[in-house]
Amino acid sequence: MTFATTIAFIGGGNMVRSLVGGLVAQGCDPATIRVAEPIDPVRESLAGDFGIKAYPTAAEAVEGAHVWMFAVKPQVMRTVCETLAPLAQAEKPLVVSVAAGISGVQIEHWLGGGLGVVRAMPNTPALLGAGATGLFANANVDANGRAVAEQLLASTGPTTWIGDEMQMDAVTALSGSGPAYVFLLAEAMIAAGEAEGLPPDAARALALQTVLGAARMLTESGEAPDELRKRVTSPNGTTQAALESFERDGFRAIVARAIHAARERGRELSAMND
Ligand SMILES: NC(=O)C1=CN([C@@H]2O[C@H](COP(=O)(O)OP(=O)(O)OC[C@H]3O[C@@H](n4cnc5c(N)ncnc54)[C@H](O)[C@@H]3O)[C@@H](O)[C@H]2O)C=CC1
Ligand SMILES: O=C(O)[C@@H]1CCC=N1
Repeated sequence: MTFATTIAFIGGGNMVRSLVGGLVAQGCDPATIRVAEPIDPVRESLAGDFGIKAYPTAAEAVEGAHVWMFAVKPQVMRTVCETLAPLAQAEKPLVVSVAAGISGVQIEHWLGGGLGVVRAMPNTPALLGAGATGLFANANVDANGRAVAEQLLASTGPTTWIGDEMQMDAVTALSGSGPAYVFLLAEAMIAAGEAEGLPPDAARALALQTVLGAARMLTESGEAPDELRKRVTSPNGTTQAALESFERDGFRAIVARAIHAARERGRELSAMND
């Protein structure tokens, strides 16, 4: 897959490494990708690993680019946008932002108004083309802008358009942060396996393959998660003992509270950066 569109990423951190890696792996021409990243080794490693153009400042990277993809921390979005506002008004790019909690209204206002802004919430499995992305477009984004944003993110995995921007904090809490929840579960399973006497290497290999196999069954079998769970659970067997322990300890409520905390943090980030 190739893009005629030139895209400039502003920020070259973890998320951009995943996005650029996903794009290049899908056949996007590295010559159409630019990154602005002030930290020398981070910038040089992105340029070296992917063959893209990398610049120390955002102004250099965005000039003439069709899409400006903001991927700096939410706390610096305002300053970065306001610095680029005169250039944005001159060039009228399609703006895409992955910053958690920062609204399209805020971004458009900081950039001087009158711009199409797409909020995208990807996640780090984008690096493997296995990402999940929620997208929201403001009223200034036309059908072509939506198609460009969708094509950009779709090369890193499936995309889902969200009709109500208020729901983007829930998307962030579920799928944006979600890989970390699975990684935490894997860490806990490995530690528990070791605590039960397994050698560390064996605990790790068995836990990781179990997560992979379960994820594939969830996505490839067409069966609902509860049905797959029931098939593992022999009456009065070992799984039932574990699941009853999870339920007694409030596993579902723990997950719900964690995702709620993430959503609330998204709202706080929006309010504190207004
Ligand atoms: N890490 C993740 O899984 C996800 C992150 N996001 C969002 O992506 C954004 C970036 O997150 P990460 O990549 O994890 O953070 P990060 O801290 O790894 O990357 C941010 C990068 O921006 C650079 N930067 C700072 N000021 C800059 C400027 N003025 N111009 C250009 N670059 C500048 C920093 O040097 C840093 O390398 C955040 O807004 C976050 O909410 C969204 C979805 C998932
Ligand atoms: O932790 C964060 O704030 C970002 C947004 C989603 C994943 N990482």
